[in-house]
Amino acid sequence: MQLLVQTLGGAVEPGVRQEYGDMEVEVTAPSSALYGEDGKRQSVWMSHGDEVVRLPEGFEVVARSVQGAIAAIEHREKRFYGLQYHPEVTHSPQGMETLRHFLFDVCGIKADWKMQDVLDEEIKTIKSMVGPDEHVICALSGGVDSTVAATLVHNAIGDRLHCVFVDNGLLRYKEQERVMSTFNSDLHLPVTCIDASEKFLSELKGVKDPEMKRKIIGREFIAVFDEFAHMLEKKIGKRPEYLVQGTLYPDVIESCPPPGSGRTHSHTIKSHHNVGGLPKDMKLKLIEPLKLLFKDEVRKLGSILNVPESFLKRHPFPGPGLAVRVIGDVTAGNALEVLRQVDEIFIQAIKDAGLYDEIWQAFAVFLPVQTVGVQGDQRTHSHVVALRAITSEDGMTANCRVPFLLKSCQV
Ligand SMILES: Nc1ncnc2c1ncn2[C@@H]1O[C@H](COP(=O)(O)OP(=O)(O)OP(=O)(O)O)[C@@H](O)[C@H]1O
Repeated sequence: MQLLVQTLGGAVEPGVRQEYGDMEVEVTAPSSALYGEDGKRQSVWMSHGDEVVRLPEGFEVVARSVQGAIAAIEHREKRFYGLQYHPEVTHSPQGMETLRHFLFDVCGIKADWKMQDVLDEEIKTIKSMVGPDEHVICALSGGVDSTVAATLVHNAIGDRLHCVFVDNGLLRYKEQERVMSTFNSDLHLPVTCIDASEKFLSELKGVKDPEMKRKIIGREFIAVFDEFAHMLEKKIGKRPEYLVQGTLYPDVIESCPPPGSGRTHSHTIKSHHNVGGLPKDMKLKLIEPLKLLFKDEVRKLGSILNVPESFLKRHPFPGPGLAVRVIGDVTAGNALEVLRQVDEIFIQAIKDAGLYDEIWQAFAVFLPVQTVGVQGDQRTHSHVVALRAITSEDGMTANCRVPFLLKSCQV
């Protein structure tokens, strides 16, 4: 909406009433094609600091927030529409209805998009991209995304796909053993495990800035994949040219604009190691079949591909692992060890309480402060961790679950 207004001669300014999160909006022009017969007052998800203060010629206000900010506009004759809020997220309960009105009533398109078509299209693209005797590496983390991506690419090129799982020293308690044994028992794809923990941890020594950590981790991952390509070249006589990653659309959105691009229209939330953290001189060419999908869509695609539930239901775990869950230097003291144990106890308690599938993601964070406590009869002055658990549909918006309701979480 802001781009539309700015481009067509209206004005957008830093807002006096910045609106974030749940907000009620009042539909002031109920005859608008955007809302049809839908409720005059609806709850929506806002996330804006700037606001529209003057409309371009021919536009009218269709909805306002209860605070008075312009929330929806239209130009009836030209059929231009703009929304200030996010109709696409589940926190805007009637948002899908509004999008339906726009797509079907205003644009006149048909609802014929199917997940199976995405699969067919991606398999076709990969087959045409990768020559008949070329080999491909897949970076497999044990998470939903890379497992679905690997299965999809395996469908397209079969045994010319070579999966690699990297132990970067930042994994959770017994993660390497657990992931490798589930790959063997449930996935039936050959996976090579490379232990690069020493290198990752020595590169991260003394680094406190999370962006810097992500860039180092992105660079080190690629170095391991290059080394793996070299190993394969010696074994099969041909160097793999492509790297499959389970990159999702939110990774791309949050990493934009690409670092160093000089573009300023959107903020970099964080440089995902697999997008904004990639080195500039990377040789491997990327295959990212899930790049335009959200997590809930990837789970649907995974079930079409018969990926086992044990993978599809896993909580997301970031590639940079515990490095981004330790605030500060990840190599200092016993931060990683403490965090591993806390995470294990927390996740186990969530499982014991039967809440694992209901919660979208749960994790512990190691804070760079110490506090006073009592253990036995003695004073302690020790680490503090934060526990967080959220529910979400697609990872774009979330609600916080209160973890201390867990009865069995005893340390
Ligand atoms: N330990 C790892 N070994 C090999 N590749 C990895 C590893 N961690 C991450 N990757 C690669 O980086 C990509 C992005 O990682 P990210 O953590 O965002 O997602 P994910 O691990 O695939 O899935 P999820 O978010 O569901 O845990 C992965 O899809 C995978 O291709």
